[in-house]
Amino acid sequence: MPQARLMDGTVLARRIVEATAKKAADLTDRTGTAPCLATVLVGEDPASVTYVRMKQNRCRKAGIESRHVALPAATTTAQLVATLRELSDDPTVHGILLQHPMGEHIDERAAFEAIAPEKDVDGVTFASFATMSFGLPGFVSCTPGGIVRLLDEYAVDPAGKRAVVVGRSAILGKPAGMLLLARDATVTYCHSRTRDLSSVVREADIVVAAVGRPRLIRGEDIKPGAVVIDAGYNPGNVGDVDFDSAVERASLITPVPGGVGPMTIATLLEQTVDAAARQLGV
Ligand SMILES: Nc1nc2c(c(=O)[nH]1)N[C@@H](CN(C=O)c1ccc(C(=O)N[C@@H](CCC(=O)O)C(=O)O)cc1)CN2
Repeated sequence: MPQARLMDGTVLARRIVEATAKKAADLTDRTGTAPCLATVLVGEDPASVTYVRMKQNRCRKAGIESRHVALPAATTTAQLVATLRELSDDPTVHGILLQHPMGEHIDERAAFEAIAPEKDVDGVTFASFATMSFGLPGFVSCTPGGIVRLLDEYAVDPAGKRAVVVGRSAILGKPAGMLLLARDATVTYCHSRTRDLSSVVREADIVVAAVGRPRLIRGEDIKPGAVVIDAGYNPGNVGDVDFDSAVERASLITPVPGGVGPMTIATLLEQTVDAAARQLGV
């Protein structure tokens, strides 16, 4: 059986981070100010703690400062909104990342909208969603933005292709579909109410699995030759795609780990430096 080629997010992300580090150093030399990302975490979910730490470590290596705000799990929406507004008004902070998920009692949309659009380097506000959807310049959601970069890198042009996005979350599925639509793909969203998921996925030239259900998408669901993007984050670094069976059918596939994960952080760093450059007038 032919095996799919791997889409290597680690290598591409490294290249993006190296270029971003050079831009950060140049910006710091010219303005005397290093780009600064504020990370905000509500509660102590172990996976979120790890992701935020990874982001801070990569920032440090790329010459980006990070300022962390750790809030207790019992933080209310009003308190979180107040914190995000303060960071939005703080001229020493250029980008804001609110780690997701943040607890069911929190109004996630109210929190995201408290981030100033010019500091929305994670691409979570309505303003960013609108520019993303119209293919206009602006900040993209980091994982979807990373997915599109990977498609470009492997010369996959979505135009005219059938793309099936499994999942409709605000930070992943919805923006991924809009970015593909902006590139002229014919996009179908699947979700918990979709009937006969397998038969819909089997129509896809490009599958984006972004639902958070370990190995939900299996090889038999993949059209031979399709491009398979696994954006699932599940405990134990398991994706939403059953890699061993899907690799036999796809033409290109992202691994987990080493696929879209590293691209998420590379996009965040790149957008933070871009935001800082704009705010510092460079
Ligand atoms: N505000 C946000 N919240 C969340 C996002 C996001 O983009 N913005 N995405 C996910 C989790 N996430 C970042 O927050 C994330 C997950 C995984 C990785 C990653 O690089 N994973 C590596 C493996 C890491 C390891 O070895 O443990 C990989 O896939 O190779 C980066 C970012 C949910 N929340």
